[in-house]
Amino acid sequence: MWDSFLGKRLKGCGYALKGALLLLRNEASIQVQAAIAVIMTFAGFYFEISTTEWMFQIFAIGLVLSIEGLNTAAEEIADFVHPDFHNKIGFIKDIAAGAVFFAAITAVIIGCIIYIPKL
Ligand SMILES: Nc1ncnc2c1ncn2[C@@H]1O[C@H](COP(=O)(O)OP(=O)(O)OP(=O)(O)O)[C@@H](O)[C@H]1O
Repeated sequence: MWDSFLGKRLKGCGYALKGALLLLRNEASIQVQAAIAVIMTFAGFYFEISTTEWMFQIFAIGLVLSIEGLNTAAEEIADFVHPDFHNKIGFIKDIAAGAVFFAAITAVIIGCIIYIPKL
């Protein structure tokens, strides 16, 4: 029983990893966010930010990448169920993008709080 339970969970992790790689390989918005994450990681080492600052920075990076990934999923579903122009599809895509906006603003504010005093 445990074998099949653990096997299923491991398989699930495999699909999730595959999804993360698909996002990184195919989605321009995720690639841009990932590039910013790499730059911010170098900045973190350069400015020798504290453990707490690292935690907030890593949390902000994870938040933006996660919401951006969900936004991509929402766009894909919208295009799949209704490939033609429709006001409702536009609304769905706009609010999904709005969710990314909230995450991005949060990350920018965290970045400003960490780095502005160090400049
Ligand atoms: N099928 C549609 N019906 C109505 N409005 C749409 C539709 N597709 C896109 N839009 C509008 O255009 C905006 C941008 O859509 P979308 O993100 O799919 O385009 P894109 O610029 O090609 O994005 P990406 O480059 O991330 O694929 C949406 O937020 C929405 O306002």
